[in-house]
Amino acid sequence: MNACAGSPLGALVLVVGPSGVGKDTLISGARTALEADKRFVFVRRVVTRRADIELEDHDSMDHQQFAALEAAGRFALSWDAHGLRYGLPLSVDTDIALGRVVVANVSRHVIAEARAKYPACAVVMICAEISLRAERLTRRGRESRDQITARLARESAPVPAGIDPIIIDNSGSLAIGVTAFVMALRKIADE
Ligand SMILES: Nc1ncnc2c1ncn2[C@@H]1O[C@H](COP(=O)(O)OP(=O)(O)O)[C@@H](O)[C@H]1O
Ligand SMILES: O=P(O)(O)OC[C@H]1O[C@H](OP(=O)(O)OP(=O)(O)O)[C@H](O)[C@@H]1O
Repeated sequence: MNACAGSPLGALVLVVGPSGVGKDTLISGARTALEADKRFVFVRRVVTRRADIELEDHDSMDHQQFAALEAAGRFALSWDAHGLRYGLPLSVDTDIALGRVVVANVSRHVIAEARAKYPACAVVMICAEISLRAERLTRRGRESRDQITARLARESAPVPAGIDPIIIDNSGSLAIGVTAFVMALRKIADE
């Protein structure tokens, strides 16, 4: 992000990867590590997941409320997955216009749309072996066994041509994963 006087250039960082790979955990670790660096904004998703089983940092609402906000154009991006609806608030646009680097956990299936809408868009792809993801989803305990099986089997989406994702291997310790992720975010912000 080259922000020169009078023309700040923000960016949107799409954090993607299969379920259980550690996206939310790395984002949370990076938010803490980068708290003092005001270039970064970590956006809260809106998800139609019930609030009483919420274990992560997102806002909850029901399908009807979500549909109403979507129809009113109140999401920067929205998508479906796992029988749920997900959205990023319009504050994304404001923050990018203010020259900030906005970091968001999104679906692999929304990359092309995000890139078309936000040309200053970077993709950080988190990866880890399926056996590790299975262990982690089981330990997370948010989904039933059948839901975990469906998440492990969920198809990826091809990365659109012209996008060169930064790959972060989160197979090791959380400390190593967070360090690699923070380095990637700093590199994006410095570019
Ligand atoms: N590097 C890691 N080592 C051990 N456990 C991890 C690591 N990264 C994430 N986890 C754990 O794995 C589970 C899934 O992580 P989460 O961030 O919810 O993944 P995602 O958002 O990609 O589905 C959580 O319980 C989290 O604490
Ligand atoms: O299309 P995909 O790339 O498979 O991703 C589908 C959605 O699922 C994930 O959210 P969620 O928090 O529900 O799931 P997760 O934490 O298990 O990844 C991810 O952040 C996307 O919003």
